[in-house]
Formats: sequence, structure tokens, C-alpha cells
Amino acid sequence: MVISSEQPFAHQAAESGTAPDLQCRILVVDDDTALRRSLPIALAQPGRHFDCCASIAETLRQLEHNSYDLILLDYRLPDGTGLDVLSWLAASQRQEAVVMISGEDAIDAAIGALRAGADDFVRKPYHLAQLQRTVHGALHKTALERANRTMSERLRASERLHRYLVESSPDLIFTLDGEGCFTYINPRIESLLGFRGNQLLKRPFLLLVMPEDQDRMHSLLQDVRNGHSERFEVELRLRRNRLSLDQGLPETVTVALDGLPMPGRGDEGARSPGLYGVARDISDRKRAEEIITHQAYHDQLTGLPNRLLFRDRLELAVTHAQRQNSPLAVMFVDIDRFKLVNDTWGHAAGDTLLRTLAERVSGVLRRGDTLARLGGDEFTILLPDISQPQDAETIARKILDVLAAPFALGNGEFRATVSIGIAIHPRDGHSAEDLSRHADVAMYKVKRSGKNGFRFFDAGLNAHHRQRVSLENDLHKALERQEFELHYQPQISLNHRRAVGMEALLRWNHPTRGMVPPATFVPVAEEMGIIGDISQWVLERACAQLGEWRSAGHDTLRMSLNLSPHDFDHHDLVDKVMAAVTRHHIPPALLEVEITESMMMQDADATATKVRELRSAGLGVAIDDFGTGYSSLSYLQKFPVSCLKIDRSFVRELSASAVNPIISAITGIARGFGLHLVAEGVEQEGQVSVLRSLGCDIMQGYLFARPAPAAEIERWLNTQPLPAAPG
Ligand SMILES: Nc1nc2c(ncn2[C@@H]2O[C@@H]3COP(=O)(O)O[C@H]4[C@@H](O)[C@H](n5cnc6c(=O)[nH]c(N)nc65)O[C@@H]4COP(=O)(O)O[C@H]3[C@H]2O)c(=O)[nH]1
Repeated sequence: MVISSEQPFAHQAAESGTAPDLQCRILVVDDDTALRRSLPIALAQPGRHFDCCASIAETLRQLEHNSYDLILLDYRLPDGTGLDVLSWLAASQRQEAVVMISGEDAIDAAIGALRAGADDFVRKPYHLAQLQRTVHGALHKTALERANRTMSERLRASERLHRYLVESSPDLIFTLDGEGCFTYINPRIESLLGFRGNQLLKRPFLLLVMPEDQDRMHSLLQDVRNGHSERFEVELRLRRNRLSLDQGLPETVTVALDGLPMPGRGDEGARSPGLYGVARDISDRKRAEEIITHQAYHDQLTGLPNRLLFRDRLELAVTHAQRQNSPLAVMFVDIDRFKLVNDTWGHAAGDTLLRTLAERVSGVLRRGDTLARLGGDEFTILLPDISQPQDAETIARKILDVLAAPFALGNGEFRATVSIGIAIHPRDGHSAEDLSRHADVAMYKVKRSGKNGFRFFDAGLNAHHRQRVSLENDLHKALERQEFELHYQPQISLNHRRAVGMEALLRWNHPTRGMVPPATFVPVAEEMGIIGDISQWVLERACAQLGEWRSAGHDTLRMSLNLSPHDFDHHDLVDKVMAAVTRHHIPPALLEVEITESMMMQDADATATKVRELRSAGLGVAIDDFGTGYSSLSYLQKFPVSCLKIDRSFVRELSASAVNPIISAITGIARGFGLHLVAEGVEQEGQVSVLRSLGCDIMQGYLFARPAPAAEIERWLNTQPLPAAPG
């Protein structure tokens, strides 16, 4: 029966705690029809909802489908007693509160009902107010119990949630007692460090900390224990369980630990404060940071320290050596002819050479020494721990020895040599910068005096070095600033009384030094590796000039030019020469390349091949200083040259009286092989007559014309034919 204006029972709402008392359902069980009608009216209140039953059977049916907050249960019923309902409720584990109403006088009835689970007992006849109080009390109790149940359930749910959060956290979460021993540790410990949680309970946290971090952590725990500490963050290296190392995992895990001191209990026998810790695995981040740092301080190709790291270590070593007043050595090591490797075998082979050379050199150094690659083919070595300069010499010799065996590159072999400069602290400098620079200066000196060796710095080298460096700097810019020019020196045929050829001679018109002779700067350009570009310029200019002269009518004039031995290292030499010749419409036979005997001897097979290629392309090839070397004759078989030039040194010694056997031999050879013959350095008329008598017709020298710029030579050319030949 529903009392009008009352809300339907909202058990759920009550359980969810919105209005515990306002909504409730009451079941009235009484066989007295009048009571069943009057009680709901008498007990009516907003939110109370009543149902009524007259027998036990009806009550149980009702209870099977409904739940109530309170049952007002008559003791005597037509089909049994209220106790039957009570035992059904108990058996069904129902929560309904029960107020037993009975006309029984005996106290036993009341006790029996309460024992059977009734919450209260009201004896008939009762005052309505008494019943109302009892009903209110029972409902209040029910509401409290329900609230309590809801609260407990919420607590359990909350605890489940927190447990879930802690136990499935990707971070390691733990608590320590005042002794620094684990009191709780979440399951993350297993995947992180390979321990089971209970294995570690009551064990010290420090057991997990790597030795290098233990002092730090120990002092933090000490602070916590003494109550001095606040929340802290620290990076720690933790060790993995040894068993998990078998799976190939690294020994340590780096974590960022967030530590929060927990107060002690404060009661008697209080424990000292403990720690709540959350540790996050940052190993990956650390490794990434390490890789980035490593890359910043190491050379990618060889894995060696780079310039930055070398500089750091050197500065540290110098400070240490100054304090100890002890020697240390800095070495500059530069690979000789490295460019040749790149040009001949390609850059991959160059890289291989750098790597293997670095390995070999590392092999002769000790643990505390540093081998670094500065870039290109330059290496530096720091020997921080020598007792005397001679120790550095010993190492330098070992390096030269260990490089003696050839390096396998591509399909061939390369004998790598190095030039080593050494500076010793404190003798050669007190700062990292001075020592590095002086080792570099010494290395340069080795380069210039034949390479493949070592040398200690000495003060005299410095001034010379500075000049050299400034020359190099200027030379670098000379091409683009158009400071080079060609002078030409005629080669005269006495029989025809006119110039049959010109030799192009390179000049560097330096803005402050004036005209720099080729003997001064060509070897420097060769060492710097820029001679190729200069030769290309000479080739182009000389051909262009010959083209102009030919257009002006000097169409049988030959042009000879000098190439560097380095030009012969390039496979496309012949192509380049032919391209220039073709561009300026010059018959190849009118261009002559001068080579020296020493070039022929250095790399005979390769040079001979190039000479043959030049000759088959129709170009002329002259041997510049013929007769000054040793194997002139045998080399002529191998090198199909077209012209021999009699060296100035032989011509200088000629006198009218004495017959020169060497020149006789050379003229004989030229005749025998059908070669042109040119005598150079002719300064005196006496020399002319002797040369003529020996059968040499073409001459070049100051006697006829000094090398001069094109315009001057052009005027000279126009004076031809020359006056009758001297002698
Ligand atoms: N005492 C004396 N000297 C005479 C006489 N006639 C000519 N000379 C000089 O003798 C040198 C002849 O050149 P070289 O033997 O090819 O020797 C050349 C050549 O090996 C090299 N050179 C010159 N131009 C070039 C070039 O364009 N490229 C390369 N790679 N080397 C060059 O530099 C060397 C020196 O060249 P320069 O200083 O121009 O010196 C020239 C020339 O000026 C004479 O009657 N008496």
C-alpha cells in the first residue's frame, strides 16, 4: 500500500548516500485486518512506503521479490509464529531490521525473538508513541548500518584502486623504515631489477645501490633518519639481480628517485622516520644522453676522441704537470701523401686507411695516453706520463715501426708513412695551446724535410714556420685573386734564325713580396695539394696564348710547359691536356709537356704509362734536366719522349777549348733516338758555338731572351728573323 505524496522507495539512492533516512520501505505483517490498515497511517512519514501481509506464507512470497528496511512482525500468525520469518531471514542472509510485536506476556517470547534476530520487541498493547519511537530507532539503526556498509565498501573500493595504482605502476614504489630497510615494495621490482618483492622485505635499500652511488644515498637516508630531510630527488644507479644478467641485460639501471620522508609513529616505542620512494627508470634517456655526449666528443670515423676532448684532456694534463713539475709530450701526427690515397683509391679506401692506422697507433700507446683525430689526416697524441723527452722519442719510433707493414686498400697495398712533430712540457711551452702549436710546427718541418720521420720542436723553427704559414695562406688565395701570370722564353733555331718554340714559366705576382719565383712556391703548392688547380690554369693560359700567336701568323711555334709530378698522379691528365689543346685549336704536336728525370724515377711504371698516352695523343714530351740523373739511357727505352733538354748545369761548364763528353753523349743519344734537342741556360756566345759544333741547333737562354710577359715576347717575335747567329 502506497501512502500518497510519498516518493517511491529509492534504495539505490539511499545506498549511494544521497538521503539515507528519507526513503524507506516497511512491511507490516499482522493477521489483524484493522491493524494492517491503521499502522501505516499511524506511522506514516514522508518517504515511508508500506506493504502489508497477513500470514507467513504471504510474507515470504513478498520478501522473495522485495527488500525492506524494516519489518513490523506480529508474533502470532495463522500459519506459524514470527520466529519462522526470522529464521527464514537469517537463512537468506537478509539485511531487513525486524521489530517483533507480540501479545505474549512471557519474557521468554521477547528473548526468543531477539535471539532469532529481531532488532526490537514491542508488547501488545502498546502506546502508539512507543511504537513510533521503536520504529524510528530501528529505521535509524538500519540507516546507520547501511551507511556503514556503503562506507566500508567505498573504502574497500578505494583501497583496491590504490593498490591497483601502486602495484601496476610503471615506477618502482617502496617504503623504507628508519633503518633504510624495505617495508613495502611494488611488483615493478621484478621487471626492473629481477628481484621478487618479498625477497627484499626487511633488507636494506642500499643493497640495490651501485657502489659509486652508495655514499650519496647513505647520507640522504641518514638525513631522513635524523629528521633533517625534506623531499629530495636524486639519480641513482641500481644493480640488477645477478640471475637476470644471464638474459644479456645491462648490470645497472639508472633511476630518478623521488624520496619523501615519512614521519615516525610518535607513540611509545616510536620508530624513526622512514622514506616513501618512487623511482623511475631513466636508463634509456641516460643512454641517449651518453650517445649524444660521446658523439660530441668523438670522431665518428675512428671512434677516437676529437679535437674538443683532446683539448680538454690536454689542458687537464698540463695543469697536473705544472703542479707536479713533471714533463708531458704532445705529438702531431700527419699521414704523408694521404690525398693520393683518396685520389687513387677513392674516399672509402681513405677511410679504411684512417681507421686501420688509428688502430695500429693505438696499439703502441699506454692506457693513460690519448690518441685523437683532429680531422682529415691529422692526429694528435697526448703522453701525460713520461719521465723524460726520450720516452716520447721511443713512442714516435714505435709508431713509425708499426706503420712499416703495408695497408691493404682496394685491390692494392699502400705503404703509409707519417710525419710526427713533438713538443715537450715545460721545455717547449707551458700552455696547451703553445704545446699543440709547437708540435704542429715540428711536424711541418718533418714534412718539408722528406716526411716519414719525427722531430722535436726547437725555437728556431718558429719564425720560419710563421713565414711558411703566411705563404700558404696567400697561396690559397692567389688563384682566385688572379695573381699568377705566365712569362715566356723563346727557344731559337740557329739554322732558321727564328724562335721555334716558347717555354711557359709560371710567376706569382704577390701583392707585397713582388714576383715570387716558382722554385719558392711550387713545392709549397704541391704539399698543400693545390698544384693541380695551378697546373690546370697554366695549361689553359699557355694554350690560349699559343692560340693567339698562331692566329697572328706564328703557326709553327711550339709551346712547352712544366707539369708537376703530382699532376701525373691523376688519371685524367691526358684528357685535360687534350681538352685544352682542342679548345684552342692547337695541333697536339705543337704542345710539349716537360717532365724531369726524377719524376721518371719516382714512379716509373705509372709515369711511363702517362707519357705513352700523351705521345699517342700526338703531344710532345720533353725531359727537362736530361743527364742529371742516373739511368738516362735505360729510361729512354721505356719513356717514348720526343725531346731532350740539355740541363743548364752542363751548358754553364762549356768552354770553347774543352770538349764536353756528356753533351757529346746527349747529342748522340738524341740523334740515335730521333729526338729534338734543346740546350737551356745559354748565356754566352762561346757556349753557342760549342753547342752548334756538337750538333745542337735549338737553344734557350738569357743570351737570346729572358723569360718575359706575353706582350713583350710578342714584340720580340715580330723582330724575326733574327740577326745572323753568333758563332
Ligand atoms: N741562370 C739562367 N737561368 C735561365 C736561363 N734561361 C732560362 N733560365 C731559367 O731556367 C729555368 C728553366 O725552367 P725549368 O728548368 O723548367 O725549371 C723551372 C720549372 O721546373 C719550374 N716551373 C716554372 N714554371 C712552372 C710551371 O708552370 N709549373 C711547374 N710545375 N713548374 C714550373 O720552376 C723552375 C724554375 O723556373 P724559373 O725560375 O722560371 O727559371 C727558368 C728560367 O727562367 C739562363 O740563360 N741562365
